Amino acid sequence: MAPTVFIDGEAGTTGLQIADRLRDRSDLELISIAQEKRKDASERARLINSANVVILCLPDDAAIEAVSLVDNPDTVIIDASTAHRVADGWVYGFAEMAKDQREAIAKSKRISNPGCYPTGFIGLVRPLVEAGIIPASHPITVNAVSGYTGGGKGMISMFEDEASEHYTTEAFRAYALGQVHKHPPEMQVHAGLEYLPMFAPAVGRYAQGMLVELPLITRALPNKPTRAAIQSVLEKSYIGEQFVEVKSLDDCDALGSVEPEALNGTNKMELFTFGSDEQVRLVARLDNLGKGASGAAVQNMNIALGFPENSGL
Ligand SMILES: NC(=O)C1=CN([C@@H]2O[C@H](COP(=O)(O)OP(=O)(O)OC[C@H]3O[C@@H](n4cnc5c(N)ncnc54)[C@H](OP(=O)(O)O)[C@@H]3O)[C@@H](O)[C@H]2O)C=CC1
Ligand SMILES: CC(=O)N[C@@H](CCC(=O)OP(=O)(O)O)C(=O)O
Repeated sequence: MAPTVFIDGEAGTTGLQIADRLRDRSDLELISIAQEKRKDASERARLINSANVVILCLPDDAAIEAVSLVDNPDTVIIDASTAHRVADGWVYGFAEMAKDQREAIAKSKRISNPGCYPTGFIGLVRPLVEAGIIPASHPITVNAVSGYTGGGKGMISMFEDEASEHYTTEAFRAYALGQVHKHPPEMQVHAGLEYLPMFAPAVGRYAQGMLVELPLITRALPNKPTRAAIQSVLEKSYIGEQFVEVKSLDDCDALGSVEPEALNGTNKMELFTFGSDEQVRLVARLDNLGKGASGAAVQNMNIALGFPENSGL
């Protein structure tokens, strides 16, 4: 019998995209909750405990509640929320992050899907920390811009629904100005840093796609790495990976600019090494709803179920 998958929060932005990716698959059965029962705890508990894999696409508090409803020891939970990304007993669902990460994901019944910004950040920083190019104690700043779907249904209505009391016509908005955001802890832990990175996110008046940027004054680093050395470490880290592409220096040099929407609808991430030997501007490009959310969740589900990792992606 085909394994069953239940998406708790299927009506939300991430949930809908995962359902779209799974609906036509013949190697699994998607179980959906009746519309009128989608917040009914006892019906959710019944479905959670009857499915082989449950993907949580809920706000953090509802995700924590959903986990408390699990009593079937075989149920695999993939949580797309922030609730368990640095929690004990959970495996971080970023398969490309370390050589043994896929195996850890495959063996675990508790998988936390990475945050969208952290996917870009960790993808860039972790290999450089491991290679000794960035000391773990180095102060790191990360700038980023996301499409407004990154804020879920609430932010989508803010940018699209003129009748909403929060409707805005703004073209661009820098936010988290007080340095309070849910992502720096998972960035710090999974990139292997001693300090929380300083995070400067922004949202633009477009739906989907993001750039995550790391400006590095390389001449101030202990080993004064060249741009080529940095690119080479990244390239070696992701050799053979189908969803992470490290651009060559020539490809980077051929670009006068980089825009955030090019990978929309895919589970891919591209890593760029711009700049000079003095100052390197690292950039990750990904779809916040793709590799940053629903694509990664499907990739993790494929690994957990022993399917080819790119099924449906
Ligand atoms: N959007 C993005 O780019 C990313 C989002 N995520 C994470 O995924 C999760 C979902 O985000 P997103 O899809 O954007 O959010 P949305 O607001 O678009 O969707 C959340 C859904 O959860 C439903 N919901 C809320 N509480 C409950 C509950 N108690 N029981 C059942 N359903 C409930 C909501 O219902 P209702 O429709 O009534 O509001 C809504 O449909 C979040 O934790 C978010 O951080 C992760 C990576 C990227
Ligand atoms: C533009 C925008 O608001 N983005 C969201 C991040 C997206 C998200 O929900 O974060 P996860 O990936 O952790 O779930 C934010 O900054 O809170």
